[in-house]
Amino acid sequence: MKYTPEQLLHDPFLNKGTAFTAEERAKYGLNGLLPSAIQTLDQQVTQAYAQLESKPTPVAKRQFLMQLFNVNHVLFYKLFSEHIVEFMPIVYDPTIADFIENYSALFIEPQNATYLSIDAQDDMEAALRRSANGRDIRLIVVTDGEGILGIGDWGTQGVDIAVGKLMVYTGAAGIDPSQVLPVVLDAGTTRKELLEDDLYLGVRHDRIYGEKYHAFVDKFVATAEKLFPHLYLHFEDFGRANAADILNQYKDKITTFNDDIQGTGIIVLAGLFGAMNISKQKLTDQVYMSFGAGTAGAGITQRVYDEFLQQGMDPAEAKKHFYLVDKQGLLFDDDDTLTPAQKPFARSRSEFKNAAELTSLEAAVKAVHPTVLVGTSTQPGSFTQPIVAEMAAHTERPIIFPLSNPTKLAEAKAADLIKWTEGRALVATGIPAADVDYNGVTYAIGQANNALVYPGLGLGTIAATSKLLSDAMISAAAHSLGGLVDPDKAGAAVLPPVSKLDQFSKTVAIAVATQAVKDGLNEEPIADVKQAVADMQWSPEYRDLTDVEVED
Ligand SMILES: NC(=O)c1ccc[n+]([C@@H]2O[C@H](COP(=O)([O-])OP(=O)(O)OC[C@H]3O[C@@H](n4cnc5c(N)ncnc54)[C@H](O)[C@@H]3O)[C@@H](O)[C@H]2O)c1
Ligand SMILES: O=C(O)C[C@H](O)C(=O)O
Ligand SMILES: [Mn+2]
Repeated sequence: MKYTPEQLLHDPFLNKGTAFTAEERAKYGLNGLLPSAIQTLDQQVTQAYAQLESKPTPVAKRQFLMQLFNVNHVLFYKLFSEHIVEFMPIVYDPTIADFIENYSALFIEPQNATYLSIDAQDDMEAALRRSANGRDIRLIVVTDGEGILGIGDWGTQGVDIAVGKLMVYTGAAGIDPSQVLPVVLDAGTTRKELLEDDLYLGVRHDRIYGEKYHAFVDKFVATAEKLFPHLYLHFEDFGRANAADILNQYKDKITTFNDDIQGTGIIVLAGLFGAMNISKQKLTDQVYMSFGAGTAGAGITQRVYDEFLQQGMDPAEAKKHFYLVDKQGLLFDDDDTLTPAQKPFARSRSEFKNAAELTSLEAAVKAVHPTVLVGTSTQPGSFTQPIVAEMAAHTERPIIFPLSNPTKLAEAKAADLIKWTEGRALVATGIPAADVDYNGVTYAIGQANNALVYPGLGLGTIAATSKLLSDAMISAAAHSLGGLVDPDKAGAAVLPPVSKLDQFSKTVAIAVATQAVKDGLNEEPIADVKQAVADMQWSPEYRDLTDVEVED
């Protein structure tokens, strides 16, 4: 493609702004289109960072960063890579939730996303092709906006979760931003206030379910696979009624991944390994309770259960270690509202003398005495002091992960969990949590957010040219995160710190790619896995523009 000087300045993949060199300015007709000073990328980073710091709120910071992203990807990612701990909660969760809720009102720019409407499916192929604009797309994050974090259905406004997740892929694992595409499948919304909002930017009707919806998803998958044959297709924040079905439909056919089910399963299992390293206990001795057994809750349970089997326990024995609690209380097998993912873990009423009374988390904890309690319920504050105290009365090191996002939905605060258990709880949270000082010990709180693993998982799978994302690769990812925390240090976290995200994303990628090659899933020969992973990684540096043609 040929660019005019103006187009070059407004292409975020190529634009260097004030860092265009004198030669480039002369060659591409940029003299007079920029101030005359020539800056280095580092100078631009310093200047942009100072601007960022002057913004008063996380929302204002994110607005600034998105504008920067829209004009210059290299500068945005260079800044991100230098301030990863500070940027994660701004670019991604929790600030992204405020953006999704206010997406239409805040809209400035479509941010290279593809907006596919259930009402205009004939345009689908052209829309995807035009958005890609000739780029070799290797990674799509797609959402239908129905189950955004724990904040529910936001229709087309959910597109920002796809944009944000992709930014983390690049910031954490070095996925080339020119090889990705965020996509929203707009099938309407159940949220009345959006349908009544004049500003709402999505299709203005109730969410469509059933056959028509599935045909829409299927058409999207087929079209994306046709246009982009080396695609890793990441599904994000689909609703509980669809997420698992879509994954099961496609996981043995194409290279696909559901972050809420599989990514969250990996990070929680890795957190449990970390907890075991600290407590010196065995995973297969734990009694696991999931509070909020939806997409994430049931997905995590399945992953941990699979690990019990992998460690040699027989299925009937392993099942006895798992309890699901949802709105109705402890889940029993005579309940005809159970989802397919809940059914394998539902209990028999005959196991309990007081089964009819087990309709709350508190009653279930009293009856079961779990040693692990994972919250994916979207119910803020539901891990109350009495519940935590009851759990802690029956186990020396209660493992408690309140994972509901964003911040306002967390089942408990890390500081309370540490205090209520006199420092015995092993805690991880969904969003970043500050260290907790208690009785002279500083407790570091691990972040059990799938963002710690999905970038490396994707990088490894893509680098290996893997046909599928297999359970063995997923398991390899969970096992690879160990060894980065000193478990014997007082107050050690169960997971490695976000400050090392770029390093351990690479570790995860190598583990995953190694497994793919070991199982013969690679479509192309891979002589050296480490090299293949390194070759896939993009770094935020201004590239040579010799292959770019510019004409007046
Ligand atoms: N930390 C992470 O990496 C991570 C990953 C995925 C999801 N999550 C969080 O987990 C939460 C759930 O996400 P999801 O995708 O599984 O949603 P989902 O809607 O599929 O599941 C939520 C479940 O909670 C149940 N629930 C609702 N009210 C309840 C109550 N009062 N008591 C018990 N259960 C109740 C629902 O019935 C449902 O089964 C969200 O807040 C999300 O942000 C965190
Ligand atoms: O997006 C996140 O922060 C994690 C997770 O995918 C979620 O849905 O909460
Ligand atoms: Mn999610």
